[in-house]
Amino acid sequence: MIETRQQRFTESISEALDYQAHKDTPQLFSYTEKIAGVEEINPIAVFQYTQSFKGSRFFWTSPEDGMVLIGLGSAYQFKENKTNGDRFEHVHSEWNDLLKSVYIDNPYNQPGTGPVIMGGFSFDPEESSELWENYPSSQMTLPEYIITIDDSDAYLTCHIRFDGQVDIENCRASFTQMIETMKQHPQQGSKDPECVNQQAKSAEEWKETVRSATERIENKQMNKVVLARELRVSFTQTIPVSRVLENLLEQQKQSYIFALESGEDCFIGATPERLVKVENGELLSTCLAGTSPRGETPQEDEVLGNELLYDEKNRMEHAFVVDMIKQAIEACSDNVEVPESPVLYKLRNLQHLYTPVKGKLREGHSLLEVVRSLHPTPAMGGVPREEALSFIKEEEKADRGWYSAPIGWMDAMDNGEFAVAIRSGLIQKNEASLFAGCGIVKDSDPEKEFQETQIKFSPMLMALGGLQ
Ligand SMILES: C=C(O[C@@H]1C=C(C(=O)O)C=C[C@H]1O)C(=O)O
Ligand SMILES: [Mg+2]
Repeated sequence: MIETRQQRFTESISEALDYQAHKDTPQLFSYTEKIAGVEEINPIAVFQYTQSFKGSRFFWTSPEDGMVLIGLGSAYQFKENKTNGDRFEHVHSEWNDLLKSVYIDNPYNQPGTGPVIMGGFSFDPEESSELWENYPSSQMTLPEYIITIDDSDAYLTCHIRFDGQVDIENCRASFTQMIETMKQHPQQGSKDPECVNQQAKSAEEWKETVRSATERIENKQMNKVVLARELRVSFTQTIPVSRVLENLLEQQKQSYIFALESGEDCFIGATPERLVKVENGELLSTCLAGTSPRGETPQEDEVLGNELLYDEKNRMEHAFVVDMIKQAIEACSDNVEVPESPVLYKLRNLQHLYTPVKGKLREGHSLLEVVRSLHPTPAMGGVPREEALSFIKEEEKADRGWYSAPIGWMDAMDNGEFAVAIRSGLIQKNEASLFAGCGIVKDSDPEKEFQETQIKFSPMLMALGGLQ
């Protein structure tokens, strides 16, 4: 088994080198292998034992199919700041160009294996701030190593650039070493650091902004706008990212758990909100808006859930999202299916109104094109989009950065998934900047909306150990 594995790698990279010798494009080798013993692989341990890649790691799990994707290092990166054009289209066309020069050895037809780019985008490409200086308006990375785990199998993909001297033996040894690393046991015992301070901008000021939003809505200048606020939390020591990830995985089973390191920083979260997923041409998007707390008892929880389901204000917040997403998906898909009414989506700390949108992506349309047309949906921006976005720009006073923006991955077989990065925070040494927002409509009550943002901070606060 070991013999054949080593042989396959060596033969494949030798063939790729021969092939590339006749071309003059950027030269990349992409090699995938199925790894035996998926049950021995612990994603947190992988994170703990790959410190040498710290600063360029990507972690992703999806609640629905349990898929885990871990990207380590960077073999190639698409990165842009302050775009004067279409950042989604740029990534799409550069990715397709790059793929022409990649020698791919991937015998598996498994989404998320082979060449995969991972990363995300900022909420507003025209905004930049010191807080988010390590997170440009778009950043998608082709990692050196990719670990892909589904419920039955694990795969390891590596990417090697051919621009320097390539030592085949060395490459093969590193690949084998990475397989060993994947099977490490997690280290136990690291404690949550102690929270020493929580600081937010004045609650009154934020509620005042909500009031001016409802006034504009009453004056028919807009219908809905999403307003966010920031909570900065400080700890006694450097925040251990793998510990926070571990907590999120354990506590937020109905959410995507993601982390993206960039330089010294880590953007991390547990979002329930899918933007769009495409697998073998099948498209899935999600409308999520309208919120209520969970009850203390099953009875109370049911009462709160039913109130949410039939509450006019929340249904209105939700309907704006459904209308827009349905329209955007119909523009690029056939057989679009949208249920008549929402159902409840229950999370550990809160519950939402949820409507799935399904379709078949039409030939000639790409995942990133769908991301481009959806972002920001009225669950993050508002209606009409332009009015809401300029209100946010002028009045919100939170540095959104990558919060409430698309984060995810795409492979070379046109599969991929992007989530909306909410319930999230930016970790910088011993500080975390958390963000939470909510949809303001005609009947919004500033105090209730403020309380709603409070509960939306709890998943991250809990995982950081800052919620007693
Ligand atoms: C903006 C956030 O959440 C969004 C707003 C919601 C609402 O106002 O009801 C619900 C889900 C999300 O679409 C957030 O969590 O920060
Ligand atoms: Mg709401």
